[in-house]
Amino acid sequence: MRLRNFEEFDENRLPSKPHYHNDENPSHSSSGVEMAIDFEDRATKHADGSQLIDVYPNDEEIQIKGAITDPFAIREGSTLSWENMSMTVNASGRKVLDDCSGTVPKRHMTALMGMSGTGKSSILNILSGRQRSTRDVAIQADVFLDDYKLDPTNMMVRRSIAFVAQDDSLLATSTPREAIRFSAKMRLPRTTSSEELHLLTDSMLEELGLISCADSLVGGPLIKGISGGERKRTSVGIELVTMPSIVCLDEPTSGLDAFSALQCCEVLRKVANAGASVLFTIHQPSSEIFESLDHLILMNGGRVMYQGSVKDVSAFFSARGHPVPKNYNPADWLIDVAQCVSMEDLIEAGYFNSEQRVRSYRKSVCCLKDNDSISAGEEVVNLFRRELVNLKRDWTAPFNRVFVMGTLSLFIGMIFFDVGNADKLDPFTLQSQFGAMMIVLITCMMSAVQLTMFVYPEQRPIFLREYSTNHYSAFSYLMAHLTAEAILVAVKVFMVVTPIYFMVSLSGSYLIYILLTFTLSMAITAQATCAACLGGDNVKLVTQLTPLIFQPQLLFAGFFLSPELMPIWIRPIQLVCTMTYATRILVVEEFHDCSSDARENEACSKMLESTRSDPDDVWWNWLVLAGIFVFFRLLAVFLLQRSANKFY
Ligand SMILES: Nc1ncnc2c1ncn2[C@@H]1O[C@H](COP(=O)(O)OP(=O)(O)OP(=O)(O)O)[C@@H](O)[C@H]1O
Repeated sequence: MRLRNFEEFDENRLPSKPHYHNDENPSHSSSGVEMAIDFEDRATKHADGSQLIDVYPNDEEIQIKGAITDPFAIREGSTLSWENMSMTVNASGRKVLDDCSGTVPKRHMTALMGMSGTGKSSILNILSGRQRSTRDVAIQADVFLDDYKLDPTNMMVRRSIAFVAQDDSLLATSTPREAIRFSAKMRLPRTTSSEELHLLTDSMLEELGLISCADSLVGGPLIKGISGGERKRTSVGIELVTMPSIVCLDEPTSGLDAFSALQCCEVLRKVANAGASVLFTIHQPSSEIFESLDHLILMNGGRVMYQGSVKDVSAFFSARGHPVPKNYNPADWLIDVAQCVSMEDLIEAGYFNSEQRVRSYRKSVCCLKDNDSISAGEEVVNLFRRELVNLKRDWTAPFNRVFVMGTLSLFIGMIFFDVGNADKLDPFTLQSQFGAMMIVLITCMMSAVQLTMFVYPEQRPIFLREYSTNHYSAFSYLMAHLTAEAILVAVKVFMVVTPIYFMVSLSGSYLIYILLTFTLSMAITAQATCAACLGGDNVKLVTQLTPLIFQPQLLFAGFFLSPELMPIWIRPIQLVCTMTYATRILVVEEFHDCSSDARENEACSKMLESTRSDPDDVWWNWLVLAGIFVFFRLLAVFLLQRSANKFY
């Protein structure tokens, strides 16, 4: 199957000649005619009959020999279409979408219009794999890319379709320039140079009218930032900068003034002219925007009332007794007719007659080949850098936490002042020293849990958007967070341990104290990360889960009850209680051979016995702590990936 069907291509509509540096091939014209790709040649056949198609043109095909600096460079598009699309709300049996079909031709701007609640966003979500059958809704749809059937919920397919959601999920501490550049850096081929990224970003910012706010913070509920319209355009830029072949946008012009909306549509026009298929939902477009569209799908009551060229829509409505009045915005008129005329009358008048084509298609496409993007290591580095910038710009919360911890540990140090030097033959003194040690562990543990539990739910919308649009893997995301977390935990551990250690006059090695509290904190944050991943973006649920992580650590550490007295079936829980292992290491460090005096030594040995701390098991305890850290970190990657694939 050769996709050389460029007859309808109108060269005059190209905004400008695509920018190919060092283009040595004169036959590769701006029309893109030489770019036809033989998909059949590129299909890799699998044993189960499915095929893998590389929709990304390779260098040879698109003849880009030098820099990629134009976000509107010609690309090979594909026609996206769907048939038999239905969506039913299980509880009520209501059909949100009723056997719809539609086409988004390549090199066309297609608008999905209709009244509120007619299923426009549902169509976009189904096409981009963000909506699938759940307990609440049953979905059926046959989706095609050219003549190949595909499963839009497949992660690789989802990542090949650029999707701009209605809600902007942007990092509050980034600037539009950083957000767009980050997207380009993470998703464009790894060979893209820094200079090219810079030029591409600048060009995107300029096209979207974002130059004046390019270096202002995006902002959020707690940080003052750019306007809603600028945020919207930033979201659009983040997707378009990667030069996608299929673009779906949910209300990209909502919240924009007339000029910005037109500017946004002009950018989409350029993307379509470059070869992409562009589909977006829109409410009440101005007549100028409406006339700039190529293709229209008008929804009414979950059905397709009109589908076809925008040029033909007036004639279509006239022929059915609803001519567009003079000096009336046709877009408003279509909605008025859909809203004011009863469904029966519309059906009788001959609307809803979109032809259902019974197509023959090739074996289902299992997935699309991934782009040659950056390595996992580079992903981690880029994400980590962004984390650092985020920390630097939003430093008050971590600073406050560190400050509070420092003050608290000074306070604890004053209460337990010099207890370590007191008479060890006095059981109360020994108990107080043990208490001071436990307070160090508990304080570090608490602050580490606090640090982690709320970061993930807060950032989850951003993670989901970036993960589902192929910015990085769940592993890279967690690794970058882990690195940033390790730095913050190290600072906190230092702030907590140092005053208490010296003020209480503890006798174990200072380095062991630091290392142990750090390891304990990192192990507990691994468990907290799992809980946060389970809780998703539900901050309330995550808050409620916190005691579940924290309390068992204290209960099973043996302070209140000896493990031997617990019911046998509950004892295995202590195996994953980090506090147990840390306590044993610390007790050995502090009380083993605690004095040259035999009687004092005996008193200390009793402490070792009562806490089941054996000097021979110290390395084993360290190993278990490290094992818990690794196990729960890997579990978190699995949970995060699973929930991201499932829910977005
Ligand atoms: N997961 C779901 N469960 C139950 N009902 C749903 C679900 N998703 C969508 N709906 C219902 O389907 C209908 C269509 O919703 P959709 O968001 O697609 O409409 P829309 O045309 O995009 O509306 P708007 O223009 O206001 O955004 C709504 O009545 C909505 O309540």
